[in-house]
Formats: sequence, structure tokens, C-alpha cells
Amino acid sequence: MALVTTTEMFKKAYEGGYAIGAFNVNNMEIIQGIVDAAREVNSPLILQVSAGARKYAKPAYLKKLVEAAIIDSDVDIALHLDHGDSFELCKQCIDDGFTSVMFDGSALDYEENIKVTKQVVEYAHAHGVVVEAELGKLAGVEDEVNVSAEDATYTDPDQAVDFVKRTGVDSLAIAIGTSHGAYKFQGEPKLDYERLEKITNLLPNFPIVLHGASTVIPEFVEMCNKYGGDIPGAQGVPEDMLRRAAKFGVCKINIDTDLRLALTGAIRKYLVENPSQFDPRKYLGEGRTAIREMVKHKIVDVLGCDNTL
Ligand SMILES: O=C(CO)COP(=O)(O)O
Ligand SMILES: O=C[C@H](O)COP(=O)(O)O
Ligand SMILES: [Zn+2]
Ligand SMILES: [Zn+2]
Repeated sequence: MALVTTTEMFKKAYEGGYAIGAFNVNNMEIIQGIVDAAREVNSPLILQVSAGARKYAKPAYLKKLVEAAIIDSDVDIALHLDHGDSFELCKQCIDDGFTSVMFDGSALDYEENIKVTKQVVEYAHAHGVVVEAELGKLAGVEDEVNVSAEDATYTDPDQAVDFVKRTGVDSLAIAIGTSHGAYKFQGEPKLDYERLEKITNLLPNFPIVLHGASTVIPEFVEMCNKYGGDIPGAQGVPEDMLRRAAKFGVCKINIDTDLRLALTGAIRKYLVENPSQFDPRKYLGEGRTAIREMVKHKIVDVLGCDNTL
């Protein structure tokens, strides 16, 4: 039980052809649900915090919650900054004890992305912290940034090689057709596996990261809609597509939307079925249980990282 970097996790995942789940967290119930699931099935974990989540939960609280989760479990946890948009934010998280940071320079031009990523890598590595970067542009919503489908660009394999060589990053998030949020595909879900395979061949033994990789589990979308929600036409990345990606060098699979849907669906259901209840422990507890069971399913049936501690 320790706070660790992702180095060993990724090495084993790459060799084993499976992926580690990177789950977005912003409160106690979400953290507990995820960590309890990982403990039950002996899986390493990446808990990731976006700038928005850090602001919401406050840095000091988040750090203590994750430390408490480590004391309470036998799980190796990497604490990761998700979509850091500046050197300063990455530095703050490194100084706060994060073991991994993402610098997302995908909105910058190529040379600027390289420049800042390199700066983050130098500071992070000097402090024993690993760095994820992003090349290419995913469609969808992250915090206030909304990238339309037309502005999304897939990662260029040759550029990925140049980028990794020149920045010294430890892992790279690529764009092959996934997107953030609950509306990933209009028609048939499709990922560019040819591009992924090309990148993996050009960068052997190098961990690739898939953002926007929630399945948007129909059970929870239906639960939200049945109990007063309004989330029509939501669609995510089917599970078999994620399993296939894990076989091609994808070592980290990011999941946020599925956590949100599980928590919200379970709470909506509980409140509708128990209108006289107003004890937060009751409905938040339902949400926490839903997250635990969903994450267990992900780890065992989709990511394949159970019993790898
Ligand atoms: O990539 C993500 C966080 O960085 C989350 O993606 P989803 O919206 O598919 O859960
Ligand atoms: O990549 C986006 C994640 O889902 C985090 O979302 P957020 O920035 O709204 O916390
Ligand atoms: Zn991005
Ligand atoms: Zn993301």
C-alpha cells in the first residue's frame, strides 16, 4: 500500500496486454467506491484530479482523502493531475505530492506544446514524478474547453515519435476517435486502430493513454432517464473496443463519465423510490455502492488489471 508513480504499473500492463483504469475523483464517496473496488479485485489504481475537481474539493482535502484511502487499503495508487493546462499548475501538483501529472498542450501549436511539455518533464523528473502529454485533439468537453468534432485532429504517428523523443515524456495521450463526455459517436462507434497500431509499432514499449474512454453504460443512462433525468442519445466506447485497445499498447484508460452516470443514476433512483428520506448517507451511500460495482466490472471484465498487484 503506497502512493506510487505509474512506471511499474505501465510496464506490467504493457507486457500483459491489459490497461490500468484512471478514474476521475472529486469527493469522498467517489474515492471510496473506486478504492474499495480495486481492493476487492487486487488492482492497481490511478486516481486523477482535473483542475476543476481540484478547485471543487480543495487541494488539501483531496490529498488527505487519497492518503486515507491508501492507509485503508492494500492498493498501489498513483495520484495524477488530469489535463494540466500550464507549467505552474503541474508544478503546484508536483509540489503537493502528486506522483504523476498530465500537461495537456494539445491546444497549443506543436513547437509550443513541445516547449512546455519539456519544461514540465524537467521539473517532474527532478522530483521523481512522471509526465503524460497529449498530441492530437479530442472532441468533446473538458472543463470550459469545448472542442467541436470539426476541430478534433487525430494524432500523427511520425509526429508522436518526434514528440516523445524531444520531450522525454513518460506516456502519451493520443486522439484516435474517442472524445470526452456522454456523446461520443453520432452513428456507429469507430476507433482508428490502424493509427494506434502504427503509433505502437513506432514507439515500442511506450505507454499510450486513451482519454474519453467511458462506455457510457446504458444501464446507468437508462436509470438516470427513468428517474427524472434527461440524457437522450448518450453513447460511449463499447467494451470490446477498449479491450482491443489495451492489446495495442494502451496502458491507461480514462474514465469519468461512467462514474458520474453511476453516481447520479443510483442517487436519482434512491430519492425517487424513497421520497421521505433525506439522510445524505443513504443516497450518497447508494451512489458509492453503484460506483464500486461498476468499477469492479471495468477492472475485471474490460481493463483486465485485476490480480496484478
Ligand atoms: O478522459 C477523461 C478524463 O481525462 C474522461 O473521459 P470520459 O468522459 O469518457 O469519461
Ligand atoms: O477530461 C475531462 C474529465 O472528465 C474531467 O472533467 P472536469 O474537467 O469537468 O472535471
Ligand atoms: Zn486534451
Ligand atoms: Zn481526458
